[in-house]
Amino acid sequence: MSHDIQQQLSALREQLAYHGHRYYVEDSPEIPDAEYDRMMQQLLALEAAHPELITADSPSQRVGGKPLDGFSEVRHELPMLSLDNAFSDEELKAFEKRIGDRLPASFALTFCCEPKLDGLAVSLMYENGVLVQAATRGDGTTGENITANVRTIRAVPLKLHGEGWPARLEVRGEVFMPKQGFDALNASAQKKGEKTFVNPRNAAAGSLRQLDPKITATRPLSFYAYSVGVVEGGTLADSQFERLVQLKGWGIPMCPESRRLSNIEQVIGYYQDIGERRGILPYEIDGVVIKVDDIETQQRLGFVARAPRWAIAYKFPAQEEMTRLNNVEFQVGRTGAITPVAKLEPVFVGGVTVSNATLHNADEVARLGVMIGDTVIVRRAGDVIPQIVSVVASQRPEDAAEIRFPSTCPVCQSKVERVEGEAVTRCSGGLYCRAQRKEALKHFVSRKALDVDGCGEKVIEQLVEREMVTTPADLFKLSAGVLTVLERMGPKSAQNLVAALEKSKLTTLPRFLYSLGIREVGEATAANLAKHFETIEALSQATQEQLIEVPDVGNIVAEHIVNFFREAHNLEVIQALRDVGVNWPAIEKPADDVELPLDGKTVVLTGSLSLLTRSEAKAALQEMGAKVTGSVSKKTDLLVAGEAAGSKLTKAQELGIEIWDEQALVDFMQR
Ligand SMILES: NC(=O)c1ccc[n+]([C@@H]2O[C@H](COP(=O)([O-])OP(=O)(O)OC[C@H]3O[C@@H](n4cnc5c(N)ncnc54)[C@H](O)[C@@H]3O)[C@@H](O)[C@H]2O)c1
Ligand SMILES: [Zn+2]
Repeated sequence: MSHDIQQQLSALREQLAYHGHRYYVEDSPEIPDAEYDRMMQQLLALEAAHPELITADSPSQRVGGKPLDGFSEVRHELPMLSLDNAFSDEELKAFEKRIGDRLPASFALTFCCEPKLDGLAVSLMYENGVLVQAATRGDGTTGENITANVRTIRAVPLKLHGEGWPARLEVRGEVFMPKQGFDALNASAQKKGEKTFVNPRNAAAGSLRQLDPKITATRPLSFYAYSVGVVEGGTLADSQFERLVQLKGWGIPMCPESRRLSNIEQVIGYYQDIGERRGILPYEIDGVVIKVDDIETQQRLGFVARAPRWAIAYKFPAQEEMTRLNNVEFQVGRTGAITPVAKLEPVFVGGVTVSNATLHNADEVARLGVMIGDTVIVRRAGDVIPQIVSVVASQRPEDAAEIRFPSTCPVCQSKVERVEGEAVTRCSGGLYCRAQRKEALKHFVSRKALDVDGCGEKVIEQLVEREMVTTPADLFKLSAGVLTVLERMGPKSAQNLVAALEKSKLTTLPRFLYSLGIREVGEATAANLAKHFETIEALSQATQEQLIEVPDVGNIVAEHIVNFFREAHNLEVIQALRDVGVNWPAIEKPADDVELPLDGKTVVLTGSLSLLTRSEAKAALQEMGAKVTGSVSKKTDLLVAGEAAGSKLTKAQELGIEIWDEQALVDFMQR
């Protein structure tokens, strides 16, 4: 039996040592903290039951990890310890009792409560008020000399403010990366194809332990003090809280959430309050630290192996847990995006049981390198939807299966497309796909598309939900009588809607093309396509090579267009629309060169025919209050001249209309 326990002990110690190295030395943990903590609790329980089996090198007896090569070492004059943990109110009360038992009866305890920042512990040595050395905690006895790196952190004063500080003062605190900075750092790393950090703690540690302080200087690090070490040539206040305030007076930031409280109920209230606000705090925390406030009492209570008796870290429920990825299903979003959804072995994380997590897209699947059957780390913070953060590589089973995207839409069976350079895989059955119906119809009737008055989002949603409309053509078959069944649709508005639909049937080719909702075919592209191909038949038969001849149409758009017209469902939708009477006048060809009377003072011009037709340009100018005085076209360039009201000029530029001065126009005419 003792042999069994020996085995269990050494297995746990080996695991904890491995994960401790990944966490403390490599800044790249493989398992969630909660899992590490559980193993540590197991080890502690076993060792408590068999104290004779405790070894000096057991992870339970040690703090942190060995310093990295490359930095010189700093021996701490006073060891930098870790903290004991509590995970429940009961454990917190047990902490209070343990302390009480060592103190005289009816001793009144006061606690200093601070958020437990998720960064890394750093020691700052000030001599005569000047920062002379900064070191990591390392293994508690020996840390890394990171003075040059710490000097780049703006929150750390290089010289103490004011006066009254001890001649030698060691300030201890946490270097951390605020959430905003962390997100920005990861976003930029991802863009550059570099490795991202798993969490702000690892980002802070990795940034601080750069051999090149120039890199550290670019990282958004900050600092809050939480205690002092060496104090010589002067004295400090006799309360933890007052010491923090004192340090603050000398320019060393303290966490503004710190409080002094006088009983354990208040401490529990503090824990709950901070817990509720955890998500909106600008930095990551994983609990609160509760310390006996009176320094003399602290000294009386002393230390155990790796932590003070007078403090405890009351941890929040884990936001990261590990579980198995059982399967991946594919969902079709309202814009046709096909999203892989991880089906998880249910796991309790961030206060709820999670059994689904989005995997976003194929790029994300590739970035994570995740397979079906893997053990994964799931994160759920606040109200944010659960995410898969990483894969526990060492636990991949032999029969792990690759995640394969479907080749047809799981909802409508249309072909699925993933255009090169895009992360998202999409169903190409836009107007036909049940999953996309609402969005497609909203787009179809929108102002820049068919512009159907009185056909708002609410109307479309009801029409689809009641299955009164499945394709755009069905809209034109609705009668006023039928429409009155909709909420807030009286006979009058129903009649108006029918009339608006009728009126919208006469449209333009650019509007019609835009209304189809082909990926990346916006207004401007639709106009260019219409101008170039003149008919929808010609466009629908165009090859990718022909399409990219159109101004503004690149390979990606061309591919979307080809895929769209290749899908039989989409051709049927177009035919049905024409059958119910949707029509447009033939494209007006621009006239050849026209004389331009140069009588305007300010001249407003469109740069090129590819952006607008002449009449559209004129209309746009008039809408802006410009007086159109003439127009001219020279081969591919179209010009419309007029006097514009100054304040509207910015809008003109947004529309792609260039503003020239008179001389530029004269030059152009003489070219
Ligand atoms: N995921 C993994 O593989 C892995 C491996 C090793 C350790 N860990 C995690 O690391 C933690 C244990 O590490 P630890 O020994 O550094 O202890 P700890 O993080 O639980 O507590 C001690 C540390 O808390 C920090 N701290 C933050 N705010 C503080 C405050 N106001 N007052 C005092 N200290 C404050 C200090 O840096 C101090 O060194 C656990 O959360 C564990 O889950 C995870
Ligand atoms: Zn579909």
